[in-house]
Amino acid sequence: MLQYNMYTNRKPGDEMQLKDVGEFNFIRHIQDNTIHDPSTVITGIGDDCAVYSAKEETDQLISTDTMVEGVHFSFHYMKPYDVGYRLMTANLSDIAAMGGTPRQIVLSVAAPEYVDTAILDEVYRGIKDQCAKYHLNILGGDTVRTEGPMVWTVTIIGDVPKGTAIMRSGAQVGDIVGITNYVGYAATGLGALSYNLDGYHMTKVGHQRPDPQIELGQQLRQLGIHSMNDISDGLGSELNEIASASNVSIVIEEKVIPLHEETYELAKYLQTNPVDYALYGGEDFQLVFTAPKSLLPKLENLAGITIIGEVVSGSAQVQMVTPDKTIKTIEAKGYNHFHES
Ligand SMILES: Nc1ncnc2c1ncn2[C@@H]1O[C@H](COP(=O)(O)OP(=O)(O)OP(=O)(O)O)[C@@H](O)[C@H]1O
Ligand SMILES: Cc1ncc(C[n+]2csc(CCOP(=O)(O)O)c2C)c(N)n1
Ligand SMILES: [Mg+2]
Ligand SMILES: [Mg+2]
Ligand SMILES: [Mg+2]
Repeated sequence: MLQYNMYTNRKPGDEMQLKDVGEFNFIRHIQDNTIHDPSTVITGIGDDCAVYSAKEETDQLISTDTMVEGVHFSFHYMKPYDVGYRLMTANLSDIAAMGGTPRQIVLSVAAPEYVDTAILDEVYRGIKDQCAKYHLNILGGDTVRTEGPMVWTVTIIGDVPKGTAIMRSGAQVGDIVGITNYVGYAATGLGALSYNLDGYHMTKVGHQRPDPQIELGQQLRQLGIHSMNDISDGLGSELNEIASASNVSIVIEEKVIPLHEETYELAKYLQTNPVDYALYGGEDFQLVFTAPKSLLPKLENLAGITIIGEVVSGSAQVQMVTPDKTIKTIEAKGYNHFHES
């Protein structure tokens, strides 16, 4: 293992390793000194996309997400086509979370030199099919050699009508909290694939080929919702992000969280708690949002929306009422690439 401390003035034993600092603390730490021309920036680091003004009638959205072989995907569970498809979904999902329309991407690949280019072609086919579906242009990228596993990075650009991007910070006391479709779905599929279980057809596809909620994101923005986040790290983590960005607390009800029947089946088989797949599983690429109560009738008319709770005043706590009426605090412990100690 390379001794990285030879490049710093820290003594051996004094290192603050990434695994001890954690992904989210690290991001907070590098946030200083990042904006050198504030005149165009509406939101920098801290939301699903950054928002900046470029044109009269729209605000631009920009976001990037990386997928690493062995961390975000395994060729044991996913075909190369699926890797490209899901890479695009992860990126499109952050545009959906702002209520935006995707427009352009650039994409980079780091691959070992012995990789069969037929595999790369298949990943590209998955990327291109998703881009065709959403009328997205592929404008460029980068290709490099790596001595490690394959790494794919997409940077996506989109837009929203001026001043309408839905931020994590807009939740208001009295709002209702809603989510789209099922949660815990992709984690169920990944569990079934990794235990090599038969069946679980729906959720296996949910892991391999999830779809972004672009249309629902736009419809929710047009209805006038207050805040939104996409579910990449798990509902627990995303609700905590909304609560802390908005400086409010959130209470959800466990029994109304929409779980697929395959999630109950897997939880029974593995003797785990089904709701944990929703709270801590991640990669569902569904949307969680808060909206004024007055929107309830309109939200009920949209397919695939479930109201799971409400926004209350408090110091950025997320709590869940269990079926026996116990109140549990939901920690911000969704998927974290480097676990905080
Ligand atoms: N290395 C980095 N340098 C600068 N900004 C970063 C870095 N990593 C993340 N960010 C920013 O921090 C914020 C949170 O990033 P995060 O990756 O959690 O968002 P996300 O894409 O919504 O989540 P996920 O990666 O789970 O899909 C975003 O605004 C992102 O642009
Ligand atoms: C082989 C394999 N092992 C584990 C997982 C689970 N996983 C990886 S990253 C992530 C959260 C989102 O990451 P990010 O924050 O980088 O978007 C999750 C739930 C997987 N998909 N494939
Ligand atoms: Mg996001
Ligand atoms: Mg990200
Ligand atoms: Mg993301």
